[in-house]
Amino acid sequence: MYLLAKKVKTPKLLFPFFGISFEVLGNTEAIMNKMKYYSDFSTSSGGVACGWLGPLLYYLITDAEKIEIVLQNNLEKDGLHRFIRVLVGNASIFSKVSIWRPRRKIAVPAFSPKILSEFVNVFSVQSEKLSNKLKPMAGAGNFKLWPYVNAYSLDAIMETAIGVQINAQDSQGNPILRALNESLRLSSERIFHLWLQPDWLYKFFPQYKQLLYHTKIVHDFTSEIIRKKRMDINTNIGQKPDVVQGNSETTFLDLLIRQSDLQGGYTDLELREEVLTFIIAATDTSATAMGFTLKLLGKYPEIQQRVFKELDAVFEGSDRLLHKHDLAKLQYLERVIKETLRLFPSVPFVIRKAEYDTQLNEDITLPKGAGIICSIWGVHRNPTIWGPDADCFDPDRFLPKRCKDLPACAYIPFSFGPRNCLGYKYAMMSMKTALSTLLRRYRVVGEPEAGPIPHIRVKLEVMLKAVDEYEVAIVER
Ligand code: HEM
Repeated sequence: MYLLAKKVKTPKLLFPFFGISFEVLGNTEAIMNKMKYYSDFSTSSGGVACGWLGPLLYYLITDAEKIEIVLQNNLEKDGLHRFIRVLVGNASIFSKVSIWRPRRKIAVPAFSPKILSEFVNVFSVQSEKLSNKLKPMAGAGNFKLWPYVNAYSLDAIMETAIGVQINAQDSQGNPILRALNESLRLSSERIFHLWLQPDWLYKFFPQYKQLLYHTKIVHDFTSEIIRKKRMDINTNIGQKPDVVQGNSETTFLDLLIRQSDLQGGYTDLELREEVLTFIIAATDTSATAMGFTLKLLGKYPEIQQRVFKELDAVFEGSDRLLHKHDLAKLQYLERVIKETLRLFPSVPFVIRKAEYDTQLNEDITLPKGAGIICSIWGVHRNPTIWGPDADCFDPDRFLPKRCKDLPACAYIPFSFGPRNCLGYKYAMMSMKTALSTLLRRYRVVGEPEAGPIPHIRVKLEVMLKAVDEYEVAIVER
C-alpha cells in the first residue's frame, strides 16, 4: 500500500508523521478550505492526490475519467460513514453493498415519473406557504434564508415520504427539524475529529448523550408514523392507500411497504431506516442548493432578470399555483440551478472504499483498503474540463449545444453509476417549484459581485453550506 501510494503526489504536510490528520482540524469552514486546497492540488497533479489520515490512506480524485472508473466499480462506502449509522442504522444510502443492493431494487419504483408528478401538488402548496412566511422579511433588510428553505424541504419530504404534515414552516425551532439537524451535526463532527471516533472514548464526551437524545426523538417520531401506517394499510387491504393527511395520494412509505411485501416484507426497523434515508438525503441537500441559488441571483441581478422574464412568460403575471406542466417550461431556471450545483454542489465529496486493487491508468493503482474521495467540488471546477472560466457563474454553460461533449463524470452533483442519487428528479421538481414561487413574488437583493466569479464563504457539514446561512434581502416585485 505504501509503495503504491508513493506513486501519487502527496500535498506538502505540516505534520508528516500524522499524515493529513492534523491538517483537517478546525471549524467546518477551515475543513472545507483544506478540502478545496487538496482538490486544487489534485487537479494540478493530473487529477489524483493522496494522503494518510492517521493509519488510513485516502486518494482524492478530480479527474472525470478516473472518477467514472471509481463510481462504476467501487460501490462500497468508506468506513467514515459508520458515524452516521447511530442515526440511520443500515439505511441503504450508507450501508454495505450486500444490504444496499436489494433495498435499492425496492426503492427504485418509488421514483417513477408518474409517482413524482403526483408530488408536485405538495411542492406547490408548501412553496406557497414558504412565500407567505417570507412576506414579513420583504423590504426589512438582510436576513438568513436557511431556516426558511430548510423547513420547506423538510415539510415537502415529510408529506411525500410519510404522508404527514409536520408544519416545520409554522414554528421556529420545530422539534423534529432540530433533532434531525443536531443528530446530523453531531454525527458529522466525528468524521473529522479523530478523538471522537472510537466508540469507547466517545461515550465520555457530552456529545454522546446529546446524539442519543436527538436520535431518539427522530426514531420515536418515525416509528410511530410507521406503526400507524401499518395499521391503516391492514384495515384497508385491497383499497387505495389512505393515510393521506397531506396533499399527496401516495407516499414513499406506502410504496416501500407494498414493494417490499413482494420480497418478504420490510420489518419496522428496516422501514424506519429507509424512510430516514429519504428524509436525510432530501432535506439539507435541496435546502442548501436553494439557498445558494438565491444567494447567487442576489449577486447577479442581470441573471435574475432573465429568470423573471421566463417566469413572466410562463405565468403571465397570475398568482395561480404552479402545475406540473409548468415545470418543463422553466428551462432557464433549470440552467441556473444546474450551474449553482456545479459551483456549490450540496454533496461536495463522495467517499468510497477500494474493495480490491483498482487500476485507474497504467501508472496508478488504488490499493485494496484505501479510501477514495471523489471530489465533486474539484471536478466541477477543473479547468481542463470547464475551461479557464471554470470558476465563473454562467448558467448558459448548460445550453445543450455547449455541454453535449462533456465527459460522463464532468458534472455529477447527484453522483454517478449504480449508487447515484435516486432523488435527482424529485429534487429538481421540488427546487424549481419553490424557487419559481418565490421569484414570482420577490426580488433577491444581495451584495453584487465585482466579476463573474462568485465569492461565498462555505463550510463542510457533510453537506456544503454557506457560512452566513444564505444572508440576503428581498423586496416585493
Ligand atoms: C439537490 C438535491 C440533492 C443532491 C445534490 C443529492 C445528491 C446525492 C448524492 C451525491 C448522493 C450519493 C451518491 C453516492 O454515494 O454516489 C445521493 C444519494 C441518494 N439520494 Fe440524493 N441528492 C439530492 C436530493 C435527494 C432527494 C430529494 C432524495 C429523495 C427524495 C434523494 C435520495 C437519495 C437516495 C435514496 C440516495 C442513496 C442512493 C443509493 O445509495 O442507492 N436525494 N444524493
